[in-house]
Amino acid sequence: MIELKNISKTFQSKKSTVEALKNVSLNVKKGEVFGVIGYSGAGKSTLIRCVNLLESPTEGDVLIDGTNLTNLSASKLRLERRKIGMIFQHFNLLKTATVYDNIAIPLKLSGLSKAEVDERVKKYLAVVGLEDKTDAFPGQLSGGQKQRVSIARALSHEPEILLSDEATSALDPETTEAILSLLLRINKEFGITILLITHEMHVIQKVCDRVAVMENGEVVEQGRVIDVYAQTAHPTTQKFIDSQFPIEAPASMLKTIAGKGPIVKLSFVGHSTGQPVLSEIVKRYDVHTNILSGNIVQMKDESYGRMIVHISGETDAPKAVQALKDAGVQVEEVNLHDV
Ligand SMILES: Nc1ncnc2c1ncn2[C@@H]1O[C@H](COP(=O)(O)OP(=O)(O)OP(=O)(O)O)[C@@H](O)[C@H]1O
Repeated sequence: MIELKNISKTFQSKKSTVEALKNVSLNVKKGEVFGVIGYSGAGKSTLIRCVNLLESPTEGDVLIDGTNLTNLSASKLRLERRKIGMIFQHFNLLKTATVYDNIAIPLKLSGLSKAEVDERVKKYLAVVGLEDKTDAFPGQLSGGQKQRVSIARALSHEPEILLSDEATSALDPETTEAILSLLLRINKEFGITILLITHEMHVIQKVCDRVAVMENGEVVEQGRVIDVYAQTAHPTTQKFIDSQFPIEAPASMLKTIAGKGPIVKLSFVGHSTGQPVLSEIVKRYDVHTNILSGNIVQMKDESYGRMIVHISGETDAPKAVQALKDAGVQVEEVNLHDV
């Protein structure tokens, strides 16, 4: 659906040259939610803006449904762009226009009749749950409501693709959840392919099927979200994932366990894997387990959990650790000072 082939983008000024994208290739499939994550300056915005050619790549091709946008005339590009909607961190609404007009004006400009415009505005305001705000001005809305208007405006052109440029970054956690749920619903109900950029792993975890991690203009890792969690290859990805698993063992507890058996980090996929294997080793071996910290994150179709566990029991502890490994749990020994 979206194919980026060997995209490079260089910004040239009198004083400097910035290579914002270096030979980036991505392939987003029809109907999926694909996330690009990276720290500030990684090149995410430049990348997403290349998809609808708001930014022209210096090198490489952008194919939408097989059509190469980089070769098109201005008029053909305008037509192709209708397949692509976009939402932004700061909503980009017209402050002096009502909610109705914010959606209606671009529709009128695209040549729709008054009746068609009216039908679409009402339909998509209902989809985002804002039928009662038709006559409000953006200044009278909360951040979440503004983003809903911006989503309705994007949907009203009935695109096949929705690009989301940090759409939840300016929102509080609760509103973020609501907007992410709305994006998931749109993806399912309308079959719209979503490409989003974010600097929050939580956003990737909650809504994306696949993820690409960017650093210094390059994609350093990509794959199915659950696979990237379970077998992280790049340190930057690791940092993003670690941010969801803070280790919070109290110092007083750490003092009492020092030198009394291994401390292990267990990583597991699926709800049921962690706790049962721990009770199993306690039953089979002469060991005690003490969970120092743990967290489970729920993804679209799977869950991934991590626990830091102290295993005490002089002779049997190594056997218990081996049994965990044999049960398919990823086990990594950690040092006390890392906990
Ligand atoms: N129009 C521009 N002119 C010059 N340099 C630019 C321009 N746009 C982006 N850059 C540079 O390209 C690099 C990538 O920027 P980009 O905005 O794509 O990163 P980002 O990952 O989206 O960061 P952020 O999360 O802070 O928005 C940065 O070094 C940035 O300064």
